Amino acid sequence: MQQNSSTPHKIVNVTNAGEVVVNVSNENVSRRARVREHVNPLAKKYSVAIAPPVWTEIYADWSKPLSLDIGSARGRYILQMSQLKPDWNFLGLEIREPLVDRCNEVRDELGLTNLHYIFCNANVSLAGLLTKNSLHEVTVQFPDPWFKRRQQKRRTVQPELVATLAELLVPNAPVFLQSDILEVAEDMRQHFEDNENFINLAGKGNFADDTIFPEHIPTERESSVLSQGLPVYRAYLKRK
Ligand SMILES: C[S@@+](CC[C@H](N)C(=O)[O-])C[C@H]1O[C@@H](n2cnc3c(N)ncnc32)[C@H](O)[C@@H]1O
Repeated sequence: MQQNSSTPHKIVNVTNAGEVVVNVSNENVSRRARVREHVNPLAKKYSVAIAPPVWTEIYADWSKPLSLDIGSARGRYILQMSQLKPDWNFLGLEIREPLVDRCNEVRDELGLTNLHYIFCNANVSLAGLLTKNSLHEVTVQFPDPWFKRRQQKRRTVQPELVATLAELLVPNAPVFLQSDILEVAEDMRQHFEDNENFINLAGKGNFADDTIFPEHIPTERESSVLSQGLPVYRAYLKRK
């Protein structure tokens, strides 16, 4: 079949600096879209919940336990975890669409059938994506800090998100939180401690000991922070 010359081709590349560049081109169109460093999750265009996919068409075996990474960015963490733990399914939620497109391309290039990335606003879409007791683990790692007081409503971990996770997670499911910003790490930990369905394994108000994550692979942000000799604050909780 002859290709319609007016159909744009989308080519996603990652530069040496780690920046994702999307080229859209055909005979009439040639444009280069850079991936924004931060997007405002409260903007109107991110306010509509997406419909859940047919999970049995996404994963080769939907009966495997599901691990969720919220704010998966370039997706390298679950890309590696999905290969380290082939008996699990891994799902990344990310609000910057070009990153998600590239992640799913890499997933397909590697032929991984236990890994998937979805473009969505996790705060808006998570509740409708999964059902009660369908989630076995969740990670929120180095979320955007939104330092200004009036912008803190944009932070990913909010009481509503924690309540949604309490609904979706199976009993005893681990919750792993990390940030290099003390204030953000404390804020995330506090929101989970404020929900009666979660218990902080290090004791209320404490961060976790590094040694309790035997299978952990550093995220991209984590590697960058650690290579600069900066601290990482971690909380490890469980769904009761
Ligand atoms: C600083 S990055 C951290 C990426 C990765 N977790 C790591 O540790 O390397 C935070 C990511 O969360 C994404 N994000 C922010 N708010 C989000 C939301 N409401 N839903 C989904 N993703 C979100 C951002 O676009 C960004 O890619």
